[in-house]
Amino acid sequence: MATHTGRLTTTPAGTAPAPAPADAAPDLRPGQVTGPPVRVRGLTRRFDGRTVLDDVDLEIAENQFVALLGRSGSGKSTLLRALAGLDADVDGTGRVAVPRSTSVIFQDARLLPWQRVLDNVVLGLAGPGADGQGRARLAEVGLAGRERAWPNQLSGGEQQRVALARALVSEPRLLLADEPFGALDALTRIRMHGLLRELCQRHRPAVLLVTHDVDEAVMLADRVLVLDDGRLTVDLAINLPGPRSHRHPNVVEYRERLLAALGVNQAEGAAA
Ligand SMILES: Nc1ncnc2c1ncn2[C@@H]1O[C@H](COP(=O)(O)OP(=O)(O)OP(=O)(O)O)[C@@H](O)[C@H]1O
Repeated sequence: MATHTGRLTTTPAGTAPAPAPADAAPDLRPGQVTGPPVRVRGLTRRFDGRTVLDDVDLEIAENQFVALLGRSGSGKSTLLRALAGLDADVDGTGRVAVPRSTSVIFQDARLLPWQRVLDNVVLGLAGPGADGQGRARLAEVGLAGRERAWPNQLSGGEQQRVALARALVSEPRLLLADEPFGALDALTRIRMHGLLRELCQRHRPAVLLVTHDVDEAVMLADRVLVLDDGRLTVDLAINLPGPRSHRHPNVVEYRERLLAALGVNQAEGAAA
């Protein structure tokens, strides 16, 4: 468990945040290995004197899939970056504890263009079994046979599949995802929803998914949070056992409740 107060070293996209050396950040607390994967206490972040996160408390349980909704500018990415340890030197207070094995994915796949697909996936993974692990993850995301392709030979959706394979190859205890499907077309996005859900059920990381898309949140998550002006205002459990369908009456009901919480009327659509 890496525990920090906003001063972890920054890390390359898609890899676990490396805990800072003990002597590099005087405010680091000793690592902990017990307790829920995500613990946030009294997290406040300010930019230019403006409070963007306001005393946020949050726990995410082992294997729990949490979606974070909120209007543009409500502080979603700021919260995710604080969890990822990617907000060094920001103005803020509070405590954040996440596992050492944390992976991050973003809207852009952030693959290294000079590395082949398999090398991108196993980047940072050591040991003789690394290539085998990488091949297995690529097969799971539907890219068996594309190991030696270059990233620019893949479509945007395929690149995002590689990013997902890379994020899961280390079997992280926590996956942080910042609008990972935001740049994809509607059909690819729906396919990626199914894939992400299946992979998370298989590999069982806790997940925090930042999204604008209410449908995405309801289709994927066990629990949906709404961030409004830096404060968590809604914490809704999604009790939908079994496969989820957009048309299921309970899905429609959750969607409407969340849209109402976001202050969006039905005529405005499902994007928060
Ligand atoms: N590094 C920064 N410097 C200054 N202001 C920042 C910085 N990062 C974020 N902000 C501001 O903090 C607020 C919250 O930003 P954040 O990116 O967390 O919102 P968001 O909810 O993720 O928005 P969106 O859904 O549009 O991505 C915004 O007003 C943004 O301009």
